[in-house]
Amino acid sequence: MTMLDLGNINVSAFDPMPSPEEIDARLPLPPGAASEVMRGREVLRNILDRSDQRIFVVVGPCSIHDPVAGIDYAKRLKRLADEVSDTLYLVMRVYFEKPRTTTGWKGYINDPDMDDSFHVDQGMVKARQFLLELAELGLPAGTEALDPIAPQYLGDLISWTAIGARTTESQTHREISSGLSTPVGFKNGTNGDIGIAVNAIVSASGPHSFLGINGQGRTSIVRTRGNRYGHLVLRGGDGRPNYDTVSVQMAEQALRKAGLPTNIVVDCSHANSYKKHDLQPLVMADVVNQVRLGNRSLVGMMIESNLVAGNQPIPEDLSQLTYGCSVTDACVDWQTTEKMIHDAASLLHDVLPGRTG
Ligand SMILES: O=C[C@H](O)[C@H](O)COP(=O)(O)O
Ligand SMILES: C=C(OP(=O)(O)O)C(=O)O
Repeated sequence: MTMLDLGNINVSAFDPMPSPEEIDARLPLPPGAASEVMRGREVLRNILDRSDQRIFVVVGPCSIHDPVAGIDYAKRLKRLADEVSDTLYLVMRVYFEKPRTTTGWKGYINDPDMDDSFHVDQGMVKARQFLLELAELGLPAGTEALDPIAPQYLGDLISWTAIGARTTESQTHREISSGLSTPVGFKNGTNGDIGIAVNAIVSASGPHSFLGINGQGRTSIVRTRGNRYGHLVLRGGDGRPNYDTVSVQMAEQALRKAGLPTNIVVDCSHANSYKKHDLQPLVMADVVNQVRLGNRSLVGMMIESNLVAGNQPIPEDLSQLTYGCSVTDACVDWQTTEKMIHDAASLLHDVLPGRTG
């Protein structure tokens, strides 16, 4: 038994992955699509800097499991985004990695066949293919960074990144955030603690050196510059919402005390809707009203949305899946999404000076 074997008693196999450069060589980012990704990042930075007075909305499925339905959704969202672009900037939620409270399907990269076969190599290729199609549509993508090396495979295709409630306190996720090329929204903890997210924004704003991989897939010391576009995402916690006026004001105070810009996004789902998808419109309406009453810290929102409302378990026979319905958190359907976005845009149109960047 070698020294390494002694360190891998509970590892059953090491299956090689293609390197980021190998997958990129098969699925390169075309110049036009690259411009769309960079434009998305620039708009979001301008919104966070307030040189663009719009509000951004990260909207889309809790998770992507069916690329056909995902692109179907994306084409509808692109049309909707163009309709409201003077007031709202829409970013599609494209979540390929799912953090679980205990166990469950961990997303399209981890198990693209949804049968515990865990063909991560195929999942990464399929995820990149999906994001390339989205970029070609001219729709910015927002995703959660969960696996610390996944950004080396997909990072050139992402315009907004979330660090989830379960990983905001993780030093590893603060380190990778300090090197990401996008603005990063840090969710408050599942217990409602916003302090860990404020700490994460501070931590990620500075440079870090840590173990990671480079484009060739070689273990490397990753040295980052720091990311000044970290911001807070209120998603509720400890079984209760935190999007109310008082909670938002407390979040503003916490950010100011840390010397940070008061940039706050409200996730209309998760604990803010008690994980009941049909409560999301009420959350959004309340946030829109706070903006109408003069709050300028609320710069964004998130909606868990799909073609069909609710969610479904993953069946043994995948042909039994309902098209366009989430296999993770329950989502509002497309018709509800359209109404939420149009209502918000019309209520905010006279309040926000609109696109200026
Ligand atoms: O958005 C997704 C879920 O909130 C998260 O993955 C946790 O889901 P779970 O509690 O069912 O594991
Ligand atoms: C997992 C998610 O949220 P949270 O980290 O807030 O639970 C999500 O937005 O898909």
